[in-house]
Amino acid sequence: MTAAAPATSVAASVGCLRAVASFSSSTYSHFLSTSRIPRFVKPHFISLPSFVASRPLVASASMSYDKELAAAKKAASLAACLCQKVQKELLQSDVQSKSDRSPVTVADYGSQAIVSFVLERELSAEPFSLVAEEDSGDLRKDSGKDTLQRITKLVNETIATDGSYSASPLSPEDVLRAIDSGKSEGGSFGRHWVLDPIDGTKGFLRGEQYAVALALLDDGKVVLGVLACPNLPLASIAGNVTSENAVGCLFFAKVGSGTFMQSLDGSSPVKVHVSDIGNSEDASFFESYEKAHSMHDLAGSIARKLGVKAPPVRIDSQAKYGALSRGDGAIYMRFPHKGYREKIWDHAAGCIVVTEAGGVVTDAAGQPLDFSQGRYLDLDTGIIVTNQKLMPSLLKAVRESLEEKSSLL
Ligand SMILES: Nc1ncnc2c1ncn2[C@@H]1O[C@H](COP(=O)(O)O)[C@@H](O)[C@H]1OP(=O)(O)O
Ligand SMILES: [Mg+2]
Ligand SMILES: [Mg+2]
Ligand SMILES: [Mg+2]
Repeated sequence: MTAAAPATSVAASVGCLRAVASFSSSTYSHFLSTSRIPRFVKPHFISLPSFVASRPLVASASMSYDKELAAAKKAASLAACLCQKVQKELLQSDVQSKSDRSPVTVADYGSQAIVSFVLERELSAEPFSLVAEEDSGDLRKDSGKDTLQRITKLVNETIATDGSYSASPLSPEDVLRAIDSGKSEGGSFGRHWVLDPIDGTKGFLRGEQYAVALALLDDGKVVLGVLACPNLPLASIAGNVTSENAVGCLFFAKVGSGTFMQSLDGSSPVKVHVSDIGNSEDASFFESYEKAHSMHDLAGSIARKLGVKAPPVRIDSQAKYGALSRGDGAIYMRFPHKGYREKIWDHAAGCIVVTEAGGVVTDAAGQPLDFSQGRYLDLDTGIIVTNQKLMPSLLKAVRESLEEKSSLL
C-alpha cells in the first residue's frame, strides 16, 4: 500500500496560478504566522560552462539566497502545474497503458524546460549553470517532432498561467534550448542549479507520489532546495494513514534558515522539524516503493535489529525526504542494487530539506553526501536518513547488516 493520492485530487490550474503569484510577495517575516496547514525571452538559453559560472570564492553562509529561493519556488511550482496536468490526462486516458511512456516523457521534458526558463528569467543578472536529468537528443530526431510540439504547447500554456511573463510564446527551438541548459557538469566551484524535473517516474505513471526537485549548489555545497510534491497529503502520512484529503506540498529550505512547508496552492509556509523519537522501537521507516530501486530485504534486516515494529512506508521519489522532514516517519533507508550510480539531482533538494529540519543524511558508512563531484554521487553502498538521536544506532545496525550480508556471499 502507498499513500497514494486519488486522481481527483490533482489541483486545478487556478490553484497553480494563485500559488505561483503568491511567491513574489512572500517573505520570511510571515513564515511562522497565519498557518492554515494543520501542524506541521527570449532569454539566453545557452548553458555556461562551469568555469564561466564560477566566481571567486564567496562564503556561502554570508549569502542570503533569498532571490534564488523565490525563483526556485516559482520554477518548481509552475513545473508541478505542468506535471499535474499531464498526470491528470494520463489517468483519465483510455490508453493509459503503463508501457506507454510518452506522457511521462512529455512531463519530464516540459518540467525541465519550465524550470530552466523561469530561473533564467528571474535571475537574468547571474551566470546560469544547470545540472539536470533530461536532454533534448531524442526530441531533435524526426521521430520526436510531435512530442516536441506537445511539450511546446504545454510549456506555453503553463507559462501563460503566470501573469509575469508577457513575452511571445516559446518556439520549439526555445524549448529545446531550455532543456539543453541542463547539460552542465556541476562541480566544486561556483553556482550550479540541480534539477530532477520528475523524480519518481514510476510513481508518476501509477498516479502516486513524485516530486519536482530543485537545489542550488554554491562551491559544492547545497545552499537551498525546493521539493514540489503534488500528490503528497498536507497532513501526516505516518503509518500510511492520512486524516485529510488535501494534497500538494511545497517544501523549501535555505542553508541556516530551517525548512518550511506550504501547500502548492499557496498557503502560508510553516516551519517543519524532523521527528524527535529517540527509541528506535517507536520509529517507522520509509523506503522506495520499487524493489528494483532499493534492497527491501536489507532495510528489513536493519529495521529488525533496531526493534522497529511498524511496517515500512513505501512511497516513490524524494517525497520521502519531505515527509521525513516534517516527522511523518523517523528513518529513510535506500540501498540501490549493485552497479547503480546515484545522481546528484536525486538527493540534493531532499538532503537540504531534511538537514535544515534537524535531520542527518549520510551514506552507509556515515559520511555526508558530496555533491561537488559532478553529476554523480560517489558513495558507500547506500543512503540513510534520520534524526540526530537515532543516527548512531542506525549506523551500527547498517554496519552489522552489511557485514552479515557480505559474509553470506
Ligand atoms: N534501477 C534503479 N535503482 C535505483 N534508483 C533508480 C533506478 N532507476 C531509476 N531510479 C531513480 O530512483 C529514484 C526514485 O527512487 P524511489 O522512488 O525508489 O526513491 C528516481 O530518481 C529514479 O529515477 P527517475 O528520476 O527517473 O524517476
Ligand atoms: Mg530521480
Ligand atoms: Mg527524473
Ligand atoms: Mg528518469
